[in-house]
Amino acid sequence: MRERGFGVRRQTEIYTSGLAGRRPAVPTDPDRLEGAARKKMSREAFAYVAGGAGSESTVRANRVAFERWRIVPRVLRGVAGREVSVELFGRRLPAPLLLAPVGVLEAAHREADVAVARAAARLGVPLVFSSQASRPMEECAAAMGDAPRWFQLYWSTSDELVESFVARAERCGCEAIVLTLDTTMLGWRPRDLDLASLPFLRGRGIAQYTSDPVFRRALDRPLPPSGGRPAVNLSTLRALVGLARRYPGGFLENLRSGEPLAAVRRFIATYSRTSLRWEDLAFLCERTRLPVLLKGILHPEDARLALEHGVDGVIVSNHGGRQVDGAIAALDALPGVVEAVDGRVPVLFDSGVRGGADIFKALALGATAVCLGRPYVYGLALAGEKGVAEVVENVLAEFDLTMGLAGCRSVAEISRDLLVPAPGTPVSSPGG
Ligand SMILES: Cc1cc2nc3c(=O)[nH]c(=O)nc-3n(C[C@H](O)[C@H](O)[C@H](O)COP(=O)(O)O)c2cc1C
Ligand SMILES: O=C(O)C(=O)c1ccccc1
Repeated sequence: MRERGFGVRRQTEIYTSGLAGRRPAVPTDPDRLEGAARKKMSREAFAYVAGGAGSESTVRANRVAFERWRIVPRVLRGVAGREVSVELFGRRLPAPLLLAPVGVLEAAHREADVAVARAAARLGVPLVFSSQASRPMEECAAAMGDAPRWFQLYWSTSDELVESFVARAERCGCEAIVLTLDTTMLGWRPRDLDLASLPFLRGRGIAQYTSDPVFRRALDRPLPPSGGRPAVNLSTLRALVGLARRYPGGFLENLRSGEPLAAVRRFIATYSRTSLRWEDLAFLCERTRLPVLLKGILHPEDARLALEHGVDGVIVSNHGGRQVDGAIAALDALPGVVEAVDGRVPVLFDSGVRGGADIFKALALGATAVCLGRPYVYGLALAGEKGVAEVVENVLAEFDLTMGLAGCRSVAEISRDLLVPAPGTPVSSPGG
């Protein structure tokens, strides 16, 4: 049974499924979901997805921050006929949920981004295409009909490449550009370092680049002598050859240049501009008619600067604890950013969302919508498109139930007074 045209499994349907004896493709509990994916994935792939920066204290903090808030449900408020849809940038979405941009999805499943695109389109939940995708955005867009999608940009050292990515995103029907600012350099990630296994070094997350005409033209030119020296050594070369043997189809397909190592080198030399400053944002805003959101905002002052520079939204995120070990939990940063933004643009949130109650808490603290990250990647690893769809349906079903059981008939009724700090755990109000 589907309600209002989207695939949220409501309670009635869950009972029906149970009675029909249909077994779910993925565990419902987020910890068991992660555990099952760990068993299914290669050691390297799981380390890459699950891992975080340094001691992973921020990965843990993201979850602890949710635990420190408790919901105070209201009763007798007539919660039949609930409405979980929201409007964002002029588009009605089935729920305040998007799928976060996640790179190198090939590490989880052969069909990678295309399987996620199909699942997202089936549910009408927007997918944010990653700059580090394993499949070109054109292929994903073609699998989505007119379902909503956005594009996430890493600002390259090449302005020409930035322009090309943005133009392609527009042609692919993307409805917003998300500029990720917390990953100008890849974080210090011990799990990947110990396994010497950064997947993108092996040509697995550079399809957006190798499918780009500007990038491919650059492949014919020599790399600049300084700054362009790639961190590719003998062991990377060995890994490349090994990978090409193991996955001849997928790997070579991704590197249509026929020069895999050259493509990886060029990617490393061009993917990120560490010198980027606030003044540079005008270049991007002038080149697109799409709304521009900044991802990785944690400090209220940066939220104020974002508004000053004319952006259309911010995403409060610490990249799932993958970048700065010891960084503030994203949920703890949310109230300060919400206060600074003061309703002028949407404030999205990610990092630590694992279930529907988490969405409720983030919204009660002022988020407009949230992005789901690792859980859908685990669904992908376990059961491809079906796994992604089930994970998202579960999260949305729990959100709908939480909302109704807390006494809210619509997302607009989710308010700050429905949350209290858990007793005995003081809640800081960082920067606010
Ligand atoms: C394996 C992996 C790859 C990611 N790749 C990207 C990326 O290419 N671009 C980006 O903006 N964020 C990327 N992120 C960050 C996510 O968009 C999101 O901020 C993060 O997953 C949220 O944390 P959570 O998954 O713990 O909830 C990645 C995250 C993971 C786990
Ligand atoms: O791993 C990541 O989190 C990520 O965002 C990324 C950035 C550059 C290359 C590959 C992945």
